[in-house]
Amino acid sequence: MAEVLLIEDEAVIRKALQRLLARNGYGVCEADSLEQAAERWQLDGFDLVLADLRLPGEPGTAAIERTSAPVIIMTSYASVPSAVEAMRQGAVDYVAKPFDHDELLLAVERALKEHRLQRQNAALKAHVERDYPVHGIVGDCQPMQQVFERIYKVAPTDTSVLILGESGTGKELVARALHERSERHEGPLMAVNCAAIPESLIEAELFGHERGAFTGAVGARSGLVESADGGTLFLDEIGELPHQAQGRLLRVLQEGEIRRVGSTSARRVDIRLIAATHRDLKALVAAGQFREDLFFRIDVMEIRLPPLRERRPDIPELARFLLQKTCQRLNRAQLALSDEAIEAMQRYDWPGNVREMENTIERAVILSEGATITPEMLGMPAAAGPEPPPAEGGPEPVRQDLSLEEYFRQYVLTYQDRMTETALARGLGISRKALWEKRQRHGIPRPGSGGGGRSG
Ligand SMILES: Nc1ncnc2c1ncn2[C@@H]1O[C@H](COP(=O)(O)OP(=O)(O)OP(=O)(O)O)[C@@H](O)[C@H]1O
Repeated sequence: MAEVLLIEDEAVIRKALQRLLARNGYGVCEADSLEQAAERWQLDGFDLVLADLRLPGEPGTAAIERTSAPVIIMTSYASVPSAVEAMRQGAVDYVAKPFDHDELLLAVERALKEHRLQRQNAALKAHVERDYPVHGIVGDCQPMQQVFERIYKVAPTDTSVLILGESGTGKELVARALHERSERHEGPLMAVNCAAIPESLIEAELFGHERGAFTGAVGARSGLVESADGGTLFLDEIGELPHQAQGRLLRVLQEGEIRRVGSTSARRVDIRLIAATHRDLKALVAAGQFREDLFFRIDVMEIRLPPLRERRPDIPELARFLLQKTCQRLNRAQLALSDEAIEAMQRYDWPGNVREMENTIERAVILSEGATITPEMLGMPAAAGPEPPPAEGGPEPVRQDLSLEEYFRQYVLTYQDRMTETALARGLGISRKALWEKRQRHGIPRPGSGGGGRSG
C-alpha cells in the first residue's frame, strides 16, 4: 500500500481528501502545515506528498527539497501561475481546486508510477555499472582493470590521451568512455579515422578551408576539428596523419587556434584530443615520419589495450555480451553459446580482436536456426570434433573476417569436394534444406548435380 502525506490547512478539504484516498487503497497521514508534518514524521518515509501551496508558515513547495518522494501541489484557480512555478521548482504535478476526484486520483497514480519507474531505472543502471565498471566495456582481467582505473582517473581532466592497441581491441570504445565521463560530455565527440581520408583531402577535412583554397573547393567550409569545439576530438590512426597536417594539429593543441586551409586568420577552438594508433609512434618519430613535438603533446597519458588473446579469461563473458547485443540488434530471440563454442573461442587467437569476435557471432546468429550456437556455426573446430577445418594437408580453414555471403561461398567451395551435404550443412550450422536454398540463391549448385561431389 502506498503511503501518502497530505498537508492541507483547511480541515474540511483535508478530511474529504483523506477519505477519497483511503477509499482507493492509499495509507494517509495528515498535517495542517509543513512544520507539523516535519515534527511528526520523516518526510522521506512517504511514497508521495500531496501539499497545498498556501499553508500557514512555509508554502507547500518547501516540501520538495525535504523529501525524495514526488510532490504534488494543490492550488486554487486563482494561482495557476504559481502552480507553474511550483512545477519549475520540482513538483511532479499540480491539481487545481476544486478537485475533480477522478483527476486527482489519476494524478496520484501517475506520480507514483513514474517514481517507481525512475527508481527501477536507477537500480538497473547501478546494476549495469556494477557489472561493467565502464559502461559497455566488458573485462575483468587484470590488464582491463588497469584500463578502467586509467579511464576513471584521466577522464575528468583535460589531458590529451593516447590509446594504444591492435585493431579491433576497443580503442574507440575507450575514447567514448573518456568523453562520456568528462566535463565535456554535453559537447560533441568527433571521431575521425585518419587512415580513412585520402591524403590530399585530410587537411581540408580536419581544419576546414576558405573559398577557392584548392581545386574543387567551391565555398568556405569548417573542418572536423572546429566541429569538436567545446567537446572531444578523437583521432583514430593518428600515425597516418600527413606531415603538414601534423603541424596544423600541433598549433591547435599549443595555441588553441585553428587556421583553415587558405586562410591567413585564425579562430579559437577549445578541444580535448584523444588519439589512437596501432602503430609504434616512437618508431615513427625515429624514422622521421611523425613530428616529435606533436608526439610529446599527445603522449601525456597512455592507455594500452591488450589484444584479445592476452585476455582469454574474459572471452566467455565478452562472447555472451556480444551475443546478447547482436540478438537484440537483429531482433532475434536470445540464443545461447554451447560450452564447446565457448571453449573453441577461448582457444582461438582472434587476430582481429573483439571486432572479429563480434563479426563471427553476428554471422552465427544470422545463420543459426536453433537456440544454441555450436563451434561449427562459429566456423571453429570443436575440441574433438570430426568436422572442419580438415586434416593436415587439406585446404586452409576459411577466414573469419569475411562477409556472411563470402564466408558461405568460401566454406562451400572449400569443403564440398570432401564433405557430404549433411556435414557441410552441420558445419555451417544450418539445415540441409537451408543449404540447398542458399546454394540456389548464391548460384553454387551441388557438384553432384553437374559435377562429381559426394552426396550425404
Ligand atoms: N571490452 C569490450 N567490451 C565490449 N565490446 C567491445 C569491447 N572491446 C571492443 N568492443 C566492440 O568491438 C568493436 C570494435 O571496437 P573498436 O571500434 O572500439 O576498436 P578499435 O580498437 O577502435 O578498432 P580500430 O583500430 O580497427 O578502429 C566495437 O563494436 C566495440 O563495441
